[in-house]
Amino acid sequence: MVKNANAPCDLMLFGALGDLAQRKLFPALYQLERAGLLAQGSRILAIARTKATTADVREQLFEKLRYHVKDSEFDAGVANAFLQRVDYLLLDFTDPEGYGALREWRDEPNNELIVYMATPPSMYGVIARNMKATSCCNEKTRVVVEKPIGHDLESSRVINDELGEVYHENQLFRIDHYLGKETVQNLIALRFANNLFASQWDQNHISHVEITVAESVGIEGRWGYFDQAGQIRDMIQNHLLQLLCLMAMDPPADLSADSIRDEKVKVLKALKRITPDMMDRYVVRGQYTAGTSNGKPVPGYLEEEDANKGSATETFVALKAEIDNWRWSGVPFYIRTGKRLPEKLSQIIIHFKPAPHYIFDPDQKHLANNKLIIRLQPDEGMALKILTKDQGLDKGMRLRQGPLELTFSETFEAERIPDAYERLLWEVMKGNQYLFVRRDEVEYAWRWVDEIIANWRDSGEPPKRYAAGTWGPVASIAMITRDGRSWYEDA
Ligand SMILES: NC(=O)C1=CN([C@@H]2O[C@H](COP(=O)(O)OP(=O)(O)OC[C@H]3O[C@@H](n4cnc5c(N)ncnc54)[C@H](OP(=O)(O)O)[C@@H]3O)[C@@H](O)[C@H]2O)C=CC1
Ligand SMILES: O=C1O[C@H](COP(=O)(O)O)[C@@H](O)[C@H](O)[C@H]1O
Repeated sequence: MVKNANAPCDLMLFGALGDLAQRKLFPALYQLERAGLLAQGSRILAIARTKATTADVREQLFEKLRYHVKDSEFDAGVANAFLQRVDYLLLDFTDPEGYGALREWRDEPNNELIVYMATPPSMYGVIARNMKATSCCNEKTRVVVEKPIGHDLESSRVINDELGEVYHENQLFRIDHYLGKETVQNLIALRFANNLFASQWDQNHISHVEITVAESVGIEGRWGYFDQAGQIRDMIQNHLLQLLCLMAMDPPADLSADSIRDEKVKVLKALKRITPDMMDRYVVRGQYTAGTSNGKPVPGYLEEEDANKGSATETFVALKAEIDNWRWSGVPFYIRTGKRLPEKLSQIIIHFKPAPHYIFDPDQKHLANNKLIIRLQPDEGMALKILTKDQGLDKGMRLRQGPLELTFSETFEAERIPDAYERLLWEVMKGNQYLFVRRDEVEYAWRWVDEIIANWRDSGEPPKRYAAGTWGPVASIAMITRDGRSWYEDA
């Protein structure tokens, strides 16, 4: 295990008592402490507007850690040692007068300064300006901001401009937590460390690709935010398009942040526009109605707490993305994501083309496509479906499809898969931007998604209904069936 590989840092965490900080960020920092990865002398300033003392906040955080960290990974001694690093500052982020206290807190100015804005995006510009005006940051400060960066291309430009007035692009770490997932990073290793796949990764060998990110949860308690966003802004604009980029990009020259991001941007630029006349065939929008989840009855989207009964916000999107470039011409990427689907499951299926000349039983021709299944979560791993001869004297040359299987928890047993935020915080501490999203990526993604949203708005068509606990509207099945294909189901 790498110990204390980072220089000591001062982490200022704005929004420290909010949901993200308590549920994800502090548990991730605790895990870094447990792994010995927080440098001696690293400190954390929790900043929020609740009246409380440092002692109160440490006590509250201890309880939150106990709740959010798995029992088998919770160590009270480590938690207490970790909390000694935490101080609390009461601040209204909009009040420039209060920022002097941030400067005073820094008693070791040589520590790297990391500013994490776990706040509504409307606060990013305000915090940045106040930090600058009070000389709380400089050109070395690293700044972490959360998604969503805006609501559309225009608003994302405003936020990026505000941040850009104070910080250079090389100081900005825009989070897309999917990039912090080990299995997502593994896509880079899979594609570029295995020449077996690298040489097959194009329209000559692949017929189509499926990306599914399914969630079994509904909107519980987040209706206000979600209803403004919908599944396309919440998931497709960021996580799903990032997965698509990692699957489709050309090999980067090296693993540097800009080499990887340059290649991702080329994919986003090459995404074929989905124009109004294409919508029926290329996009399905759904909203869940009452149904079941894990065997229990659950309400529909419009019956959730705080719901506006007339909302036409989508909780499911399926679409066919096409990439207009040499490598992917004619290869559709079928993408679907939704809330209240039957299970939590993120996977990518690469469907290879059949061999050019088929010599086996004509009845088995449908089997003759190799598939690579990449399971991102849960049960992380991959399987390559290959064809073999069925065993037995009476079977002749009958074919059978079976998996070459790599389940990470079995093959690399006992290695804990870190949460995405652990990886991302660790990379910020090292100053490595390759798992963070550059401004142009955000903007090209919005450009593509905005057009789809505008088409929905102009058509006035409501989302199609699907019962909670099903795989979305039947139109999503029809969309792929029209192309003579089906969503992959493990048999
Ligand atoms: N929660 C999650 O799972 C995810 C969140 N995100 C993003 O992370 C960011 C934070 O989200 P989340 O933690 O859920 O939001 P919360 O609303 O739970 O937390 C934000 C915190 O910022 C504080 N705050 C807001 N304005 C001010 C102000 N003027 N002065 C002082 N404090 C202020 C709020 O204080 P108060 O409570 O007093 O209003 C609150 O504690 C958002 O950008 C969100 O989109 C992204 C992905 C997932
Ligand atoms: O960013 C978000 O992601 C979560 C899904 O993340 P996962 O790591 O659990 O797959 C989603 O529930 C949420 O709506 C969205 O804002």
